[in-house]
Amino acid sequence: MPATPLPNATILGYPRLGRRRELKRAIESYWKGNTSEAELTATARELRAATRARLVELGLPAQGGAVPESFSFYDQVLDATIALGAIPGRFSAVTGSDLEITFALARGDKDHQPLEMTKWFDTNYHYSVPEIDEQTAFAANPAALVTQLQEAAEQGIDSRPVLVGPVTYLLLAKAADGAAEGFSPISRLDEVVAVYAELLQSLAAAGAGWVQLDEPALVSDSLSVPRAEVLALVERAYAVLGAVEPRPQILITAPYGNSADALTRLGALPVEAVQADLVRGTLPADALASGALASAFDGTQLVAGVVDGRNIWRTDLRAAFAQLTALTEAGLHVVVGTSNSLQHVPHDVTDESKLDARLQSWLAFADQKVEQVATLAQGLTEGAEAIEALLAEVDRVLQDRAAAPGVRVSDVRDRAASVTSDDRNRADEQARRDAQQALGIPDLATTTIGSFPQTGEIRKARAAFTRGEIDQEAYDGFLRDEIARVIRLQEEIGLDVLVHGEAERNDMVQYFAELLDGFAVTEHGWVQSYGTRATRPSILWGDVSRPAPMTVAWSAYAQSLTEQRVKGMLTGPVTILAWSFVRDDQPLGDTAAQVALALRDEIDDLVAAGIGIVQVDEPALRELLPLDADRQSDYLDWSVGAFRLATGGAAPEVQIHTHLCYSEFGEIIDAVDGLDADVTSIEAARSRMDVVEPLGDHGYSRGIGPGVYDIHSPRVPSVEEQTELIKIAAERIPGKQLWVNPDCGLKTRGYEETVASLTNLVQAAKAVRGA
Ligand code: MET
Ligand SMILES: [Zn+2]
Repeated sequence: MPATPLPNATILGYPRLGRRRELKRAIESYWKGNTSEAELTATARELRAATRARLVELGLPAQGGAVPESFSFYDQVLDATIALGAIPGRFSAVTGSDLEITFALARGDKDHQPLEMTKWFDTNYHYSVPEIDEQTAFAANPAALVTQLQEAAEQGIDSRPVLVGPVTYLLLAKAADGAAEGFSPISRLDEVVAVYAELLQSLAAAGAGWVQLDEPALVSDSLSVPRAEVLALVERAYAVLGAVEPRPQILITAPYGNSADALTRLGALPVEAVQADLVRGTLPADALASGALASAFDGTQLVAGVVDGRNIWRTDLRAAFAQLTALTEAGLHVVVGTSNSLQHVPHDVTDESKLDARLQSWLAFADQKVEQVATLAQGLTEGAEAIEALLAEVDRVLQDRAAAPGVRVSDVRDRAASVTSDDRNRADEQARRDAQQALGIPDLATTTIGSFPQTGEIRKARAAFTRGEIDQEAYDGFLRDEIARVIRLQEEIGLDVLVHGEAERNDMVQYFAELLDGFAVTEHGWVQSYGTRATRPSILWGDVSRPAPMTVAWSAYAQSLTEQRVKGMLTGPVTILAWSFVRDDQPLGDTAAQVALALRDEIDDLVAAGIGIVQVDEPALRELLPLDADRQSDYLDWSVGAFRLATGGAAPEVQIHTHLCYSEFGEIIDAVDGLDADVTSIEAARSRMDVVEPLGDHGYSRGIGPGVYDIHSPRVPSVEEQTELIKIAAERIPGKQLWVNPDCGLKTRGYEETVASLTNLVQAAKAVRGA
């Protein structure tokens, strides 16, 4: 055991925006200039104090480092950039407080593009990508870490500062634009480790007993270096950090996946605790049985991440307790923990007043998960009898859930069971191409991705409807007018394939979740997506079916207004799952097939209503790809299979589109091909059509629409600029296959720039057609 062991209950992190998103409001008010930096930092301090107090109230010991510092003004990777002084050279003119620099990096300003944002491992959280080159100057800046520690001490809490670890930090960084060809940020590991060493010394001087360094790179096969090499880098870094004097005791975490193959070596590092995700991951069975694991962990605590930090279900406490007991009996010094930071789940299920009470009893949000950790720890300390009543209660809850109406619906299951491979196969490509001639679509056809700007007016009408201030009829009338306006506008602009604009959708997943059986939505279940942005994932709790058509009335109405083709618009099964909380009692592939069948019926109904083109969006296809290479092919099988099941009933003359923004394309190009969509639109403008090369090499034979208009900013791309991009694409892709469209939907844009940009887009397509 370490000299001053970690108490036997901890979590890796906690939601950061506040129970009612107080931090979001405070930051956005500061951005607008309505409050001062002093006011914002005061609000942040209060929120941190409230969080620590809450964690202690929920059962984490106040002393000994069990309470993690779970705060960030924007993003934890960006916090590490600030703590390392690793400000990219292109921001060198930016001065001010750490807070001002943080926001300048995160959001950019008139002279600076912001840091790029990308997905944090396989979650729906986005981090700000560090930019490193040969010149990046590192200098320890422990200010924020020390401040938080001192605040905690004033509150009587001995907390544990948290920082992204050096190996993960550099592996998530990208080479800055000016770096030499072939430069890789990880080549600067030794220098960065030296700065971490200084940070550790400062923390020790400020009285820190423990520090947590997050190294999720340990579980990923999707990084620039192979996983075995990541482990070697971790060993190199922590050999140095372990030798720093004085320093706090170190907890290394390996969340989001399986660290089994690394664990014996991690246990042997000169650190005092190592966390393993035991929800996604396992323990090395042989090393456990032989005692090799226990001897590697002789002086090291194992934080056993048995409580799932990714889902919202009550943990099977009896099973978790049995696992923990087995570990203790195998000679390990066990601390009960979560699989990962609770930043990915909402605060508190008891805040939900409108959820069905029975469903609510099955759920655990962050606060409930902390309580579960505390309960399990109590059992380890006091013996099983001490927690038997709680274990029995969970047994009852789980039995209730398994048998509750709606969880297993025989009609839904029978239908899914009778699916055959024919249901996933459409007519062959050539037959479809021939049949789709009747659609009369020109070469270089222009279209959009689906949504038009969600104006303040639309949001106001929706809010008024939700509050009961306007009735269904008035709301539907409003939406119909909106559709009519959007159709006219597209006709004026001269687009070839039109959309209805998605004004009726609060969100591309929640809209469907509200209309499908098997889902519930929450009131306060917000989860941070990036910075101050949060989403409210729906809860998929039961077998999924479609009680009634969901989009047909809107699409059919739009089609009735125009001679042009209107594209129906659906969210695909994988994306619906990726952006919801999913059930944990059956394989995800089974759940995906149920969603797919519901969408399949929707496509049938759309086609029957006269819609000849249907787009099924799968922007999350890449995001759910498991970090662990061993699990990737199974994932691609069921995810591609679900898309094909959704679309496989479409007759040859029906044109199926899909859309895949954010996809790092190369990696999943075979899967995209496997979707067998007639047309695929993808994000490409920012990368200046990087994707067309792999597509050309791949010999991709169906329609493809690489985006020519970057919709992430209000900037209006000129005719010349878009012409240029279309030409680049046209060099590799025949005009017959090429579509012209923006990168993604337009819902976050304003009308003025949208109209100007789309007008230019149509001009650009004409210019290239004429050339
Ligand atoms: C994140 S992908 C968005 C696709 C959707 N059809 C839209 O246009 O908004
Ligand atoms: Zn998109």
